[in-house]
Amino acid sequence: MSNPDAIIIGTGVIGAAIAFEMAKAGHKTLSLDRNAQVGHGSTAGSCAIIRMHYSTFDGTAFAWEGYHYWRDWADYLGLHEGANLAQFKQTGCLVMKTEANGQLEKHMKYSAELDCPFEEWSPEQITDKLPVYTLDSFAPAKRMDDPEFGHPNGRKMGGAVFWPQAGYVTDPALSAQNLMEAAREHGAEVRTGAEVVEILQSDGRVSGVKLADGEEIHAPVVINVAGPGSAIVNAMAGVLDDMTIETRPLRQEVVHVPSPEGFNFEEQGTIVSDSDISLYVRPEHGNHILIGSEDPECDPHQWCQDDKDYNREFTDQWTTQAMRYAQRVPSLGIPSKTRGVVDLYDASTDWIPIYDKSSLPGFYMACGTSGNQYKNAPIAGKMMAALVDYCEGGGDHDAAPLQFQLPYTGHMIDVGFYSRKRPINEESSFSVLG
Ligand SMILES: NCCCC(=O)O
Repeated sequence: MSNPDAIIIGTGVIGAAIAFEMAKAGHKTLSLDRNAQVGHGSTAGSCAIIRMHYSTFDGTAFAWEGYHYWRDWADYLGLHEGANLAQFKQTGCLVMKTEANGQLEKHMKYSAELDCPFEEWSPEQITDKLPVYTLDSFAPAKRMDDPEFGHPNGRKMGGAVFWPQAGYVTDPALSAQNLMEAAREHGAEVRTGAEVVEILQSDGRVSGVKLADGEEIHAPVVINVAGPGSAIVNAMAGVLDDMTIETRPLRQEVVHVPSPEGFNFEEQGTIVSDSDISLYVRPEHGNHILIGSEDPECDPHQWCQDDKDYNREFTDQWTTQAMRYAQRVPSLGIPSKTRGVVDLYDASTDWIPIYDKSSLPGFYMACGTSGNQYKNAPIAGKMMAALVDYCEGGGDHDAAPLQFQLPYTGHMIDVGFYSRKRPINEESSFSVLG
């Protein structure tokens, strides 16, 4: 493509969704990715959880909207019959009521306001669904060298809330590839193995990018969707100065362990968010359980200097997470061979993403996704396409933020909620839960 209207840096699930939505709207997009295949950055390591409970009303509205695209995936993409599509598995999501999450009062209030279905469950209903669970409380989460680790605190879990529409996507990299294939049908182009090393500027606005091999590609719009590399790309563009929200690569380990004897978690399990032990889990293929961290205060954050050079081996983080889960499931067997994923989040200061323009005209960013935006990729793609049109059409998004109507639910989003210049949002969980 000699003259793209827009260059999109990154072909993860959000970058691919932006390409699809912009191409559908008539833009000539060129997507660039340094990896050899679409969706092979941090999207490939995503747990691909589609859930609705967020700590803010806007976060809940966005996630509830986001669910509908996964439910209607084939229709949304409009690809040919027989296309190999990622699958959405609707398992529901059970969230334990705890002191840490305020007994989920605000989460239920937000869901009720948005007509997002949920059910309050008693301890007996939890046990019916998950008979391998003990409902002893262990809070707060501890390190394994704490003498109290593994000892119940004398209290019992008081109940939970179940969001029945929640689930997960079986192959997140494939979902990004689906989006990019759909984008191509609308004329989008993609180049993999293409690493951006410079953001070009002329006459006070962005004018394109330079690749590692020296090639320059010109376009009036460039969008940074570089995932954990977002801060490096923002620095190349010189747009960090007016940002109150920072983005940084954060290393995370995700554990895969076999279901305990006599219980098929893959078939009978559900997603569980359990802030009593600071873990979330979901069914994983091969009758495994996937265990991720909800970032308790006792665990030091593993910030990385850049998104290429980090330890890809499992550490005691893996064992700590597995052992914390064994508190809840005493019959869990923990294999000596570690299995799972080591990858990076593009974590923002308040664990809420940035979907915004920048101080450099024509340069945009969809970043700081903090491990909790996979589910929102399609709606983020639509919103970013609308934002580009609004700003390129003369709208002053900083002074008069775009108001964007969510197509399925009809809710109106003030896109300024995702501003790079917002005050830190104190309503956030400051964890992967957003
Ligand atoms: N990336 C871990 C799970 C994120 C989420 O449930 O939103």
